[in-house]
Amino acid sequence: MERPSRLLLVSELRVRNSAYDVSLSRSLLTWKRRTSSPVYHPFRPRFCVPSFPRRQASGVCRSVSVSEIISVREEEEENGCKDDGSWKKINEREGKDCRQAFTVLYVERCQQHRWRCAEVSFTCPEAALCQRWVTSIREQLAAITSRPKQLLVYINPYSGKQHGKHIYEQKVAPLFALAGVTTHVIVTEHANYARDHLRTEAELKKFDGVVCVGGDGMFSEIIHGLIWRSQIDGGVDPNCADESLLPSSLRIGIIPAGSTDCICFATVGSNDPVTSALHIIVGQSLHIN
Ligand SMILES: Nc1ncnc2c1ncn2[C@@H]1O[C@H](COP(=O)(O)OP(=O)(O)OP(=O)(O)O)[C@@H](O)[C@H]1O
Repeated sequence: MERPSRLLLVSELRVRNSAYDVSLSRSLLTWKRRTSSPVYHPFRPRFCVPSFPRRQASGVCRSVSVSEIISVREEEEENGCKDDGSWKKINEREGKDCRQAFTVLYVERCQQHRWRCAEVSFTCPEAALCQRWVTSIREQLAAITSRPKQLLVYINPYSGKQHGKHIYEQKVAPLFALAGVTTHVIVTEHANYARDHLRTEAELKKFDGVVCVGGDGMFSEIIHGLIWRSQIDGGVDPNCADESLLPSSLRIGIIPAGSTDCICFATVGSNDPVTSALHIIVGQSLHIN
């Protein structure tokens, strides 16, 4: 049986005005509602990235795997907390700081292998505790080495119903930004543009992976470009039938935007751009032959 991992932090925090026992280990974030809940002054956190739907989690006891936490962000008190610094002066005078809440964004598994970004906000009795929570969660996320930090993205604007650019900008880019993933985005100008760019020009050392926004034909371009480049960089002649091919060190992520998206469906289990973006963010991978 797997040993439960050591708890890094345990606190009584509030979720939507109810008291919860919240704990963090290297593998799990858990929040469990208390039966009796003493009242202290609550506030509603303000949400700043409204570009896609999110769900607020509550419930009696919930756990989220640390590997499926997308990010954590500090919240500010809505009333009296203005960015001009005036609220800071007032609160400093009163010996208080209103940065007392944080929000955890995480993967929620839905029907038909779809993933969504859910969130839960915790209110702390004091700012220092809030900071400890945010720092501890961020430290755990930073320790995950399989997550990509820099991605090279190719968008085929003519895939499927020609929605590739829109899908990327509306559904994928905001999630990458939330997760702190930086991107270099290239919109292809003609067929084989991505393949040829990967073969010759792309500065692959700067990236942890390549993302293909399009259909199966686009994926084929990316994989051919990467395989070719890996041979050239490794001193192998890609045209020699006797040579053993070198594998590519870069992973490929697929954001489905084509008409069939078979490869995406076969690897992720759905052809949903948000699901694919979340798989990429948490660093999920599988080998294909
Ligand atoms: N800018 C572009 N203009 C024209 N064709 C392009 C461009 N970029 C890529 N292509 C080519 O378009 C072809 C089809 O694209 P893609 O596979 O992305 O979409 P699809 O055919 O709609 O989807 P599926 O292959 O899943 O049915 C690819 O083989 C690719 O080489």
